[in-house]
Amino acid sequence: MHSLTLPHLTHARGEVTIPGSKSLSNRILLLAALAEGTTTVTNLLVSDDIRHMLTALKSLGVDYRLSEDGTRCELTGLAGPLARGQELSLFLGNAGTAMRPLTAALCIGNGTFEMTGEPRMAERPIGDLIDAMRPLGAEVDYLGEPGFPPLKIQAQHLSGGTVSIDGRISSQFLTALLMAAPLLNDDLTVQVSGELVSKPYIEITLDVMRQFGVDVRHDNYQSFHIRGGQHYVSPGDIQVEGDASSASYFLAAGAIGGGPVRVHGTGKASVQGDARFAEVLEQMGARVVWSDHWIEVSRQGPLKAVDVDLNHIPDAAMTIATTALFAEGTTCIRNIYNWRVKETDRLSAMATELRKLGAEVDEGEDYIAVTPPVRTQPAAIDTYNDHRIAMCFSLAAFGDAEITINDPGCTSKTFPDYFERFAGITE
Ligand SMILES: O=C(O)C1=C[C@@H](OP(=O)(O)O)[C@@H](O)[C@H](O)C1
Ligand SMILES: C=C(OP(=O)(O)O)C(=O)O
Repeated sequence: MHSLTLPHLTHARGEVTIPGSKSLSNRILLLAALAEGTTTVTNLLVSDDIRHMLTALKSLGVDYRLSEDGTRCELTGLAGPLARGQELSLFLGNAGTAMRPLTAALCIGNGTFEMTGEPRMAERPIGDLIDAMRPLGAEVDYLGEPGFPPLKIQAQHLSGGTVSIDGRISSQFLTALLMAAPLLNDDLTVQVSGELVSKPYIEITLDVMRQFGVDVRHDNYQSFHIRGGQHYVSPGDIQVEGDASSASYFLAAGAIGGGPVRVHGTGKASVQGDARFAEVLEQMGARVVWSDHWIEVSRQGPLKAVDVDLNHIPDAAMTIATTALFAEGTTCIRNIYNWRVKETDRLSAMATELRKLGAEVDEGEDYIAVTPPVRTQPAAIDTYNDHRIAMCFSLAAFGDAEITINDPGCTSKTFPDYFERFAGITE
């Protein structure tokens, strides 16, 4: 297995423009495919998760042209459901933003589809989405463990009505249902049971739907009402914001390594909840300057530990767990149970790898508390095929000892050239 030993870092300074958002890229591609008209998407993310969505859309008969560098895509929509009697097997890697939304989008048409992915995908739940769609007529069989992919969908349209969806495990289930709903013949009311996790991602969903001409009424994210018989209309041109989760590593580097580090592509005007990651750095004592489209972070004195509920930013929250290595005191990140059902069991993996560096870690069922060591120990960090573990542990190179990242190539899920970009602002 390839590994990367990082040089000992003392400073971070400079500017970086982050690649397009994964969450926006995959939502925009899906809605463009369902929409009437041709959409030109710019600043599209080029990474595994987007490739899986694009490949699936191509198999379904969606026509698009990609620029040579992959960041511009001109896609002509099918002006309605994607499933039109095909019999296909779709491989979606480990891309939650492809697996969940495509499953719902295919159920509203007709055809027979096998939805498969990498081995870890078979351990990532989807049962709450299927349970919500069954009363509408969805016929989905589990080919392995009940409640998990791979799936067999016998699509034969869905009816409208009122359904309940469990919001406690993943917001992507609600996102999936919302994006498919306007194409049903009848109205749909979706009631969310349990605390809705990762709420800001629903705002991203509603924002992209709005750009494709569909408004969704909701009552404080508890109940959503979508009119049936609508269709999406392409906005023509659409630019993808920079990925706010990817921004977190550079912003944290500014806080730890002096800065200033200015990250272009996300900011005050961003629709992505993860832009609020910088507020946590502010709470830790970093200096943050906000503009609409960039954020700049620098250090002003020592960083302090925080005790925070980061349910709203589960991806960027991982970056706080490694930033905690450089903060005085014990940092506690709470209400993050669903870390356990992402690319790996992230609570367990983070605890194991932070301990290798000498940190004292308390791993709870839905929280992690990190007390930094006096001096970090040399360590080879295992990454569990999880891009975010690889990226957030790059910050450990600001410690006292040599850090090796095993399988750094796993960042290809969302950020293929992460380590080159990180090297560009650190020394
Ligand atoms: O909707 C989205 O684009 C995402 C929602 C979040 O997942 P959960 O809702 O499962 O927490 C996040 O972790 C994921 O990376 C992207
Ligand atoms: C949880 C993540 O991905 P997915 O979209 O596969 O859920 C992530 O990118 O951190």
